[in-house]
Amino acid sequence: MTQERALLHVRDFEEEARRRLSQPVWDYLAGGSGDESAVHANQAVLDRLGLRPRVLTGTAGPDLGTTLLGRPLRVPLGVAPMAHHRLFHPEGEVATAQGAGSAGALFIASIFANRTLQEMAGAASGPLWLQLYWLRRRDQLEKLVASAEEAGFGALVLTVDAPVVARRPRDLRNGFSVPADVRAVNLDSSVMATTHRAVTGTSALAAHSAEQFDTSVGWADLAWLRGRTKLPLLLKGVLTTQDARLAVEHGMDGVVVSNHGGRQLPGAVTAVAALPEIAAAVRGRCAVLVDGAFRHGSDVLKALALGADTVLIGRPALWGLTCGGSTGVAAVLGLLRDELAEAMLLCGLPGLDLVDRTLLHPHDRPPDGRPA
Ligand SMILES: Cc1cc2nc3c(=O)[nH]c(=O)nc-3n(C[C@H](O)[C@H](O)[C@H](O)COP(=O)(O)O)c2cc1C
Ligand SMILES: CCCCC(=O)C(=O)O
Repeated sequence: MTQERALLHVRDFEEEARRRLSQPVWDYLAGGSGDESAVHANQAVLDRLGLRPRVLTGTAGPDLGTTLLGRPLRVPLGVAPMAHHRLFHPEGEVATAQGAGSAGALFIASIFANRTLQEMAGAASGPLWLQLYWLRRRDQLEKLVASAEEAGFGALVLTVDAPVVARRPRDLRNGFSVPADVRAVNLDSSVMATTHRAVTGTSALAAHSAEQFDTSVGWADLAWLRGRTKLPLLLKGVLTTQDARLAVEHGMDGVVVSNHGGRQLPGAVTAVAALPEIAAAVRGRCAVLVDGAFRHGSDVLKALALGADTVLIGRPALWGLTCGGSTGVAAVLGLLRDELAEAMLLCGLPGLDLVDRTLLHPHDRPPDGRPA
């Protein structure tokens, strides 16, 4: 990583990445849907939560080790699924997989990854999962599921908050499309052609989703997926207790509580506001992951206190990738890990098993995730 000043906070990587990326790619990465109020609410809801430290607990260096779906994880952190990592670094998802692995974190590859499942599996030293959108072309899904299982992926994450890619004003203004050399290599090129078609005033990603995503899928269709794989299945984009319970009833092994980083439903409740009731509704019956605006280790600790098993990091992983490939990803995740360890020490907590709701003052919990 070559830069003029030390990158000491995750936000330093953001600034550096912004300098390095073209305006349309930066806008795609940073932007959200509508007026982007959900992007800001994600951050604001975390900022409003105050941690309550206990003192004189005689705690030494805390242990960050945990388990997720029965597998050990060195840190309760993962990289959220994000499309097209070659927009940010020529090595794409191979670098992200390496960086996540060296920090001890989970990596969830997107269905729209630019490196093959085998390349990512070869590069990953930690847990590696694959995210899916429900495409109209079920043959493609079927093939992907089989290949992921064969390549050694540990779980599949079906994203359910995007029957279509929402209107994102920055992408519309930029007429955003994916460059021809950035290819979602795990799918037929016929399925992806529209993502490369630039049309002024439209987003090629939105046009592509309208063409290729199957909006007719319902809960009953999950049996089709369940019947095709032995891998654990999770749903990403769950924001209500009703849907979390339905996920468990339909045999899902986990949920990712998420508003997609404020990129889908404008005005959506924040994941952090929805998390406590969802964790309570499914407690012990399936894994609970969360994402959205985690930018400091103390943010991560707040989500763990509200019932999350693991916290996923979105945009900051791509800031790290932009700044320094695998080293940059490892640096961002390493910072969050070290900050989390420090926050736990300062709260008098020796391990994650002692992290619970008492860490947060009840009055600090926002009623509905919107900033006051
Ligand atoms: C550039 C970008 C691409 C994304 N692509 C996907 C994707 O392919 N599949 C998916 O389920 N979510 C996708 N997401 C959403 C992330 O998984 C995650 O929910 C969100 O970014 C978390 O918020 P954060 O960026 O504030 O940490 C994407 C997000 C970004 C920023
Ligand atoms: C087709 C959707 C692209 C990835 C995505 O989910 C996002 O940009 O948020």
